[in-house]
Amino acid sequence: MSDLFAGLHADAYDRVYGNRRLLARILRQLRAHRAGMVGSALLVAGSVLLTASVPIVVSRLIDQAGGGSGPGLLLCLFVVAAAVLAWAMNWARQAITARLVGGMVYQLQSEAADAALAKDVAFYDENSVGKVLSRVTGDTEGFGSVLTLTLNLISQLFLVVLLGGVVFWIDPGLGLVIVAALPFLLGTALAFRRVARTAASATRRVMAKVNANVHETMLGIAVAKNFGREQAVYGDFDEVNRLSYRVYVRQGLIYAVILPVLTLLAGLATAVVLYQGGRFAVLGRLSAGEWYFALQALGMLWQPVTQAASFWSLFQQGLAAAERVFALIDSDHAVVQSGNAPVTALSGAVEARGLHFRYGSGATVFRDFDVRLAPRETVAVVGHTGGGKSTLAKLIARAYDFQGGELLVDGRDIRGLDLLAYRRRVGVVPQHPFIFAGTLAENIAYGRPGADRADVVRAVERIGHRVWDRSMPMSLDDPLAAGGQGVSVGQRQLIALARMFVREPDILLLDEPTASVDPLTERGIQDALSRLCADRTVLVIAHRLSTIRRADRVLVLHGGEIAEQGGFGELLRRDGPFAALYATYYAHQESA
Ligand SMILES: Nc1ncnc2c1ncn2[C@@H]1O[C@H](COP(=O)(O)OP(=O)(O)OP(=O)(O)O)[C@@H](O)[C@H]1O
Repeated sequence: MSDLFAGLHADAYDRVYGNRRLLARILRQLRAHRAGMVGSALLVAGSVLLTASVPIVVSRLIDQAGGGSGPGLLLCLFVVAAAVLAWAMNWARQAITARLVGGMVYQLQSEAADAALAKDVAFYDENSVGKVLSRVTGDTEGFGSVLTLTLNLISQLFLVVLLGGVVFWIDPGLGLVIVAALPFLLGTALAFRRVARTAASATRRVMAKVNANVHETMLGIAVAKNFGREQAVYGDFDEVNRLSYRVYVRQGLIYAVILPVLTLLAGLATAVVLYQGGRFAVLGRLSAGEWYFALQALGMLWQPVTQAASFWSLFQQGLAAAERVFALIDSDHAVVQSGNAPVTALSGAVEARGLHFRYGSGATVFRDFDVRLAPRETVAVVGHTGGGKSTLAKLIARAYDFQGGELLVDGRDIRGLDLLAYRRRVGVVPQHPFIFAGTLAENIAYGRPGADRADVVRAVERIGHRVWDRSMPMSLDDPLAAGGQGVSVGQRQLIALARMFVREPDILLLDEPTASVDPLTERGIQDALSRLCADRTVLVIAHRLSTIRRADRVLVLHGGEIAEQGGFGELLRRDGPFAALYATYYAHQESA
């Protein structure tokens, strides 16, 4: 079973708070809900007092009846009124608690979602979307359950102390009998808790395994079908599913033992109190009412005591969930600006001087790297895979921070610029542009906040109606599915270019898709690209020969260094690294 524990190590964003800091952080989170908490605490106190008062009053009633004076009507009314009031208070407490906890979870979820949105791209490299999602949803709810649990436990402990105190006050000897029974109950519950916790965590892990397996299968379903590997995939799933079956059965069997044993112990304790109390009553040391009260008190006591045993592990799980959410909210940004100088229009000069960069603790990508992009220059970056082409674009987009050297934009340190304003002047077209759920027009308008229909129509015109109308059968008002199901590679590229026409960035970073489209669409895309690249600085990770030909300069990146640079014709004539690349990758495109 040890493999179930694999991969559950804490990572960079699971900041460990330490108990004291975590408690302080939780209290800070709760501060905004002070009034609700005080209200809830008062109702807890009220409902516990009323709940406890019923057996006390009934025991008095029994004694009065025994004394021949008959149950007083007033006392009867009191019992009924107390029960109704206790019920009402309990209801109010539950309602207030539900509102309180719901409000806190809502607030925490909003903060976590805000934090997740504000994170840098680097954060998502290290944290899968599924993991962030579970922090924003599951872990915030875990925090809510801790609050509910704590409030319930406080009310039950209050009841235990109150009832126990009254029993001791009536007869310390009987009190001792009850107290003597508690360690057995608590000890057994604690022992079971240990077993139950192991079973529960194995169940959680195996469920995570099943989910991961299904997730992976669904993601790779097309590949599995292409290779006819469905049976092997099913085999893998069947294996984890069988494991999950065994773990579930084991958990069920363990739980099936726990409750009856605890009930048996509580029954034995009740029998002892029944016997001892009866003896005391016969000896005249205890009245019949007091005997009744002691039995009632024991009945009310044993449930909170056994619940308190399981409380700690649930509480710890909740605390761990809360810590994960706070770690998400409080973690530092990977990209840190040293200033926030205003950025309006940029002329688009970009210069790296002695740049050092590596991803997290990975290998260094750039060491003492120099490069210069002149304003309005189009630079095509080529090179073998892993050479650092995308990384260079990401650094200019300020998706990552670099560890040494300088990156200047218009002669200004990129770290000193207002990040939001800078990013507004930069346009990024990834290899696989993302399509959001919404109409085609909305997807294009996404290029710039506040863009309207006229901007969208203008962008389509700048792409050119010939290529647009031929390639896009849908109208601007047609809805597209999230993720772009049913939108082809060429159509995605056109949408991404239209977004950039709406955005009008000063610096354009473009990662050309490797997938080819039909020659007519290709031609149309190239024309649109030429129009887009005019009047701005462009760094294009080029896969198309036509793009390389059109560029002002070609930059060959190998192993994080510039192997060669210059104009297309010039580089070909030099017969160096570019000529070799050309022969391998691009020459065949000449004939296409
Ligand atoms: N998110 C990341 N975390 C860690 N290492 C990374 C990350 N992204 C890239 N790398 C590493 O950095 C180096 C440069 O990668 P980069 O993506 O910039 O290369 P590239 O030239 O764009 O390659 P390709 O043409 O395949 O896209 C590679 O060794 C790669 O493994």
